[in-house]
Amino acid sequence: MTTLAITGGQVLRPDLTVTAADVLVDQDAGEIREIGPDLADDADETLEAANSLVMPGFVNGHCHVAMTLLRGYADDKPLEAWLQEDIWPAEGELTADDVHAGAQLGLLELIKSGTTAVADMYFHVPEVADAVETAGIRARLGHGIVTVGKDDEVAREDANTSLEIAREYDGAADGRISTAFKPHSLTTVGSEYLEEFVPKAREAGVPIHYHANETENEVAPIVEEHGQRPLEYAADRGMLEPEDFIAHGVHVDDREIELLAEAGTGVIHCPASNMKLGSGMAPVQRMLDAGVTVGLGTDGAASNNDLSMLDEARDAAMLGKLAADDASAVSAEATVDMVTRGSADAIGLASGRLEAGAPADLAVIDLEAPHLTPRHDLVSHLAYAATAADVRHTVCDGQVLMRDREVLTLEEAAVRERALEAATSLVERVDT
Ligand SMILES: CSC[C@H]1O[C@@H](n2cnc3c(O)ncnc32)[C@H](O)[C@@H]1O
Ligand SMILES: [Zn+2]
Repeated sequence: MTTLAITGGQVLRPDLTVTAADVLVDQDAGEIREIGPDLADDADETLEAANSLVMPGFVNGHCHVAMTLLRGYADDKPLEAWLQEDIWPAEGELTADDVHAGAQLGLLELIKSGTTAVADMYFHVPEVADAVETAGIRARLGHGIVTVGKDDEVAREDANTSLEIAREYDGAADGRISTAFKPHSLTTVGSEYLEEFVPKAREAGVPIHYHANETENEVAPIVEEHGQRPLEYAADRGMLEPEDFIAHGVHVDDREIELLAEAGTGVIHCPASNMKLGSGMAPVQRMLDAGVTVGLGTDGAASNNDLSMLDEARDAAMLGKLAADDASAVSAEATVDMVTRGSADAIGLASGRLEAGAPADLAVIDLEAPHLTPRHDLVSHLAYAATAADVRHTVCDGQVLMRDREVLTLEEAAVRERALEAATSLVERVDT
């Protein structure tokens, strides 16, 4: 057995208590073997964690990693105008190579901010998968389907691509890659395609992931056309199962919250994207109270505009209080739980907790910073004060991806340079 010991740190346990301990990792199995005192002897590799918090790696439950190429490209517009006027025209020019370059940049940013798993919806998924394999992160990938405005043959081809990709890549990268069938949303994919392809996704044994109830403008057409709230409509089409997860869930009513809780379908809350696009405030505390599994996601870098899950955690806690008009809502504990275990459970991964037998996916946070002093409560620091730059080491599947802020799996300067060139050339093509 090849082992990695993370030594001398404070360890965040699944019950959110913190104890001084070492963490011993079985690198061949990619699992945590033991947490306790004095485990460093004879380890093959060591990560130093004095004055640091050892915690589960962050799980980004909803992202479009390659959209880093469009960071800062179009700001200050609501969702529909942003997509239709700026983002979709630019994405129409994206090549497979661009998506690879953008995905590498996004994955670099995720690793540098302590994220060890991501659920991603985009196109050119083989390129995203290749970038994920090299970066060493864990990912649930899928091809996003849009059928509106397409003729039937093209729409069916898009849905088939999503199904084929989900089948082909499930279990890739030694099991680090899993997949899902990913209709973009309930308004951008016609009901006839959902009715035909959702049962096929079930047969393939993959979950279903889609944007839902993000804006008021998305709710109204479904109510008008089908006489149902969006999540009732989704449930009737077999899209609300325990393995499924929706992104956003901002405009959900009591009945829809009940449906989510009964079904066990996860919700990935994306507070920064919701604030920036002016989409609204998700009723996070009400969903938690009802027993819904809630995780956090950044959405893409074009609507956030970064991929830091520590930023997302702080945004979730702050916005959750505003939405509930209650300072005790979305507490530090609830927030840290959402950004680790909640996201992992929602997207169907076993990570998100540090305990023997769990995947060795973890982040080590350097506590020696003015903004993390004093140390009354480290859970509070994670929710309200820590930043991406405080992440010292990142480990996924037992492998060290970042050591003392140096990413070992990607050449940082080369990845940035290539993404810069791809983004510059993309914008030139869109403008001509
Ligand atoms: C078809 S691949 C995914 C598709 O989703 C777009 N997108 C990015 N952010 C959002 C969002 O907040 N709501 C809906 N759609 C979004 C992305 O640009 C791709 O086109
Ligand atoms: Zn999205």
